[in-house]
Order: sequence, then structure tokens, then C-alpha cells
Amino acid sequence: MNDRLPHEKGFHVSWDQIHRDSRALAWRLDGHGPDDGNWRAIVAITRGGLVPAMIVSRELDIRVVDTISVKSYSHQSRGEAKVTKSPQADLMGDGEGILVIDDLVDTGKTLELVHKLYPKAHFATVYAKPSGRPMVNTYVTEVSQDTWIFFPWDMALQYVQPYRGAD
Ligand SMILES: O=P(O)(O)OC[C@H]1O[C@H](OP(=O)(O)OP(=O)(O)O)[C@H](O)[C@@H]1O
Ligand SMILES: O=c1[nH]c(=O)c2nc[nH]c2[nH]1
Ligand SMILES: [Mg+2]
Repeated sequence: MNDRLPHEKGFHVSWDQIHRDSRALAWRLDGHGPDDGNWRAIVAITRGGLVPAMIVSRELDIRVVDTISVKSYSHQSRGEAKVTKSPQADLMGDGEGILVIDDLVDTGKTLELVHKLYPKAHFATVYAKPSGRPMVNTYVTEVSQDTWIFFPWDMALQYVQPYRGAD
């Protein structure tokens, strides 16, 4: 374990798994929108929410997709959450009928900020840690607070030396 990191465990998510888990999220959301079960639009929280949002939009046939950009982490340390790009104001209103999607909720600060802006939106993430779980309306898998989730877009396959490597 690396002492500099506050996270004891790692949860490694493959492309295949994020695809399956995002489809599971779509399945949970299907038919639960306020307009005859439908949602007006999806708003992805960039960047992590982009891949799950695309998969949910495909599964639920939601063609209106916008983004909100919230930046709060640098590597594994958290800073102040800031909105650096907003979705179209006339689309959003108070968030009614809008599905806000992110890859995960950790402390909940990112969703808290977006919730303040769009209190009637529905908040959905693929993964949730306990501290942030109250901020999410729908999620698929819970992981413990001391787990760092590694996503496939942050990873690359690379050669590792065998334990008994040649010197
Ligand atoms: O619940 P919180 O403690 O606020 O953390 C969750 C947020 O942190 C990560 O995004 P990040 O700010 O690292 O930006 P990124 O999506 O561009 O990687 C993640 O994608 C969530 O959006
Ligand atoms: O890739 C990530 N994994 C995490 O567990 C996490 N928590 C906040 N932000 C995160 N980003
Ligand atoms: Mg993010």
C-alpha cells in the first residue's frame, strides 16, 4: 500500500464492466421519468459522467444530452468544487425532468453543488460511496469509503516485471 494515499483499497473497473453497470443504471431509470415515465434530457457531469451518460442515452433513447463541468479533484486530493461550464439555461429550469448522470459519488460535494443549481433534477451515478449516497436518487453499486475506483479511461495496460525478474 502507498502511505501517501488515503484509500486502502482499489476497485478496478474495465470497459466491459462500466458498460454493463451503466446499462444496469439505465434499466433502473427506465420508466421513472416524470412525463409518462420519460425524461426530458440527460446532463452529464464531465468528465467522468460522459461515458455512463452516453450509454444511458442510448438505452433509453434520450437524444437531448448536455453537460455541466465540475472540477474538484486533482489526482486523489479533493479541492473546492467549481462549475466551469453550465448546461443550456432554457433546457434546465429548476431541473424538473432532467437526469443528471455521473460516474460516481464520493463525498457528495459535486452533486451537492449541482443539486443547489437544479433542485428538481434526478441524480444518478453508477457507483456510490457511503458519504455521498444521500445525494443520489439512483445508483448501481456501492463501494466502501476507503476504496478508490479506477476507471478504464484513466488506465493503460503496461508491462510489469515478473517477481523473479532478470537483473
Ligand atoms: O462526490 P465527490 O467527492 O464530489 O466526488 C465525485 C466526483 O469526483 C470525480 O470527478 P472529478 O472532479 O475528479 O473530475 P473528472 O470527472 O473530470 O475526472 C468523479 O467523476 C465525480 O464527478
Ligand atoms: O477516479 C476516481 N475514483 C474515485 O474513487 C474518486 N472519488 C472521487 N473522485 C474519484 N475519481
Ligand atoms: Mg467527475
